[in-house]
Amino acid sequence: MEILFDEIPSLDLAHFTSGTSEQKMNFVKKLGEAYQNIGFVAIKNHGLSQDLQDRLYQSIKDFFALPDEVKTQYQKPEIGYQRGYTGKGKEHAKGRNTGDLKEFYHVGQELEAIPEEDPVKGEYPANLWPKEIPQFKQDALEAFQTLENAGKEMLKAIALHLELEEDYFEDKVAYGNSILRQIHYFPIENPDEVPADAVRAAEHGDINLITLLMGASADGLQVLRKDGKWIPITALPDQLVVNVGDMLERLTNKKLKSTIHRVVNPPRDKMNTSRYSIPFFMHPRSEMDLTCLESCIDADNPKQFTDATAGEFLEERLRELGLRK
Ligand SMILES: O=C(O)CCC(=O)C(=O)O
Ligand SMILES: [Fe+2]
Repeated sequence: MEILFDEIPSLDLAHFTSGTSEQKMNFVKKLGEAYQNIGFVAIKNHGLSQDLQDRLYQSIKDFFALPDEVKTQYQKPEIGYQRGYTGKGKEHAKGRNTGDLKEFYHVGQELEAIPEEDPVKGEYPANLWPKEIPQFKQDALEAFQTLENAGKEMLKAIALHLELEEDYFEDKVAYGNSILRQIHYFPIENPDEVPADAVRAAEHGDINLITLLMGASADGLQVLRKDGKWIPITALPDQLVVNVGDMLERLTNKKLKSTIHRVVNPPRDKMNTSRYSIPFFMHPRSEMDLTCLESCIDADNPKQFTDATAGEFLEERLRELGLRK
């Protein structure tokens, strides 16, 4: 049965991590219901403090306020922009050519934290830290770790919903290729100067397994419901929005939905205002096999995807987004 939610369901992660067995079961059930329908939930008790969020937003406001010639020192096309700064209009959604009205900064695993013998240590590019904003590194790394931990708990609940072992994802996301993306949707003084079809973030599905998104500085995020209606989303200050990405959709042969979403422009007279947001894209290690789970394939739902590893899928998508040549 299909459920058309009017807003995204709200859940308490503490029910899963430290609740009674009934609360835990109920969390898994509600999460599964949400992910099979709208693909998004909002969770509270995720561990990311308001204080840290405030500090993060302050450091990214300070960073994006720097002159372009300073910011571009941290821009690295040769690593597909996977760390550091990505300038205005560089990324476009899959299937489009017009760049999104945003600039952003990527933070990944801190290489020092990865054990010597782990091959991902040689695979991931090193983080870039803006020396102009001393607080940036510490705040970003703390947020990365907190969100990664919350994401691991969510993946345990997802595994249980899929009737897999609770720790199914554990080794697949250990030192995974996740990214904290700190975004600035920049002010536009004269809306006629940007292409008529340019938007803050054109409609897209996320690439990764799951995305964890803290409350943004302004409205604009909308998700496309199955009946074609766009539903606005605002994460309350104490909530994280957590949605299914394309990798999890692939693995589950579309049982779990990577729902299309977008960030719309403000009204014309507010185009000269900024919006900031900070998604955490939880990726597995590149060797994770995304072949559809046998348990998600049957006569009514035949296999819909070709086999690929997470690394292969990511490379293909980065080319489609204009980030990789
Ligand atoms: O800015 C937001 O609220 C969401 C951004 C987003 O969907 C993305 O970067 O994938
Ligand atoms: Fe997204």
